[in-house]
Amino acid sequence: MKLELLPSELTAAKPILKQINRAGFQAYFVGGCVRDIILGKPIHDVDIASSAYPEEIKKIFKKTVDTGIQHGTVMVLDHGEGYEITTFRTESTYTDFRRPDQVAFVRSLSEDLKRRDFTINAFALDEDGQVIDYFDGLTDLANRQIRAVGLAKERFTEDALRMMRALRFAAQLDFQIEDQTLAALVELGPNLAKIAVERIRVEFEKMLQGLAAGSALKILVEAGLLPYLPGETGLMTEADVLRVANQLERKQPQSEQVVWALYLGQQGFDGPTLQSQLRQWKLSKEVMQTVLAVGPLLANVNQIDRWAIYEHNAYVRTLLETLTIMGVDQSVTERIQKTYDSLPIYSMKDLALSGGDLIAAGLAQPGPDLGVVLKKMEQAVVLGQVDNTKEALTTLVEEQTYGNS
Ligand SMILES: Nc1ccn([C@@H]2O[C@H](COP(=O)(O)OP(=O)(O)OP(=O)(O)O)[C@@H](O)[C@H]2O)c(=O)n1
Ligand SMILES: [Mg+2]
Repeated sequence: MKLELLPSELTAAKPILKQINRAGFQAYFVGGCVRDIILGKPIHDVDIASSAYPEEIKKIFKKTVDTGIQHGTVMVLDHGEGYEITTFRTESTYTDFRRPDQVAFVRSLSEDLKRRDFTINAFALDEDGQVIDYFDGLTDLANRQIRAVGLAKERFTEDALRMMRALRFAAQLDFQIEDQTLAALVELGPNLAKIAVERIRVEFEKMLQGLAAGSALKILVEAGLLPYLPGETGLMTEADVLRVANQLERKQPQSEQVVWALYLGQQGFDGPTLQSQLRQWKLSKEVMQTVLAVGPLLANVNQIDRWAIYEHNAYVRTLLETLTIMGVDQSVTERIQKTYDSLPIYSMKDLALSGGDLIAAGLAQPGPDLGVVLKKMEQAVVLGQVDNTKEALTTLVEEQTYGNS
């Protein structure tokens, strides 16, 4: 297969391949970018593989940075762009089913490609746009399937994360997982327990944001992988996860917050349990905060009144998107949106009468009382009992202070 039209990212990087070729070495585009071009999808990163060793690459180019020299990767700087060039390699020593702790550089492209995870990720593309496909990846693309390069058991033993990657690509591309690859995944699933949480999380999030997330999540459950994911074993039942799977199919959550609100937030865990689950997945502070705020509302939609919407207004987008994916009645989300839009203030800072104003007017003393007065004003304004104007608020506080109602 020859690609006539390359996306601009690759056209811009072509001179790099040419320069390496002219110096007497081979160089190819490899990995996900070739797969995505063939599929006509936008590409994320341009990876280049070469027969040249890192020291040789550094002699060919003026500006380079050692970004991962021990793995054979050098970054070449060209017209303000950085291109990672990795020497062809095989991975020699594997301990603990994680990534290898040693790599061996080789001069042969096929040696490099055959240690890659899936046939659709094992293409190479030369400077003329010729696709090199040693493992029938083009057939797998046409048949829409994820198939390991060579023996799936070997690929998954080299790096157990690849099992999550299989599910992630199946979800993103809406592909099936080929039988032998799936069988190996079922057999070696327990090795996932040895993989760093952060690496699993990245693949899991991409999977749940994929088009066919629901099908992939079902396969994950059927393959018996659930106990080997981060989080406390047994807290999330298969039924809980399958419910999420049904909600998610073809929905593609737009943010990580929504992913986690759906996956963990809606399960009705109490606060400390939810927090502990979020921690075990090593989520960012931002995601944790959002899910902790939104979770209790998802578990009880009737509880989402005007005050709750005000208090959680920073999370309303996540709340609405999550509820929509959960399939709650449209009248509920419409009501929340309307209420949110109609809020007279979005925080205490928006009150027309500030703490400073209250003190200056002699209506409150600095200290805890001031907080109480501000809270009363906030509630009255949010619930529409008083206008958010200096005059109306002054009257409200005076009435309450002097008790003349
Ligand atoms: N555990 C892994 C990770 C990566 N790879 C190889 O390294 C390439 C680049 O890896 P990565 O960027 O993680 O994946 P992509 O396939 O490029 O997917 P994405 O588009 O999400 O970056 C993959 O295509 C694959 O050939 C692999 O064999 N095994
Ligand atoms: Mg990539």
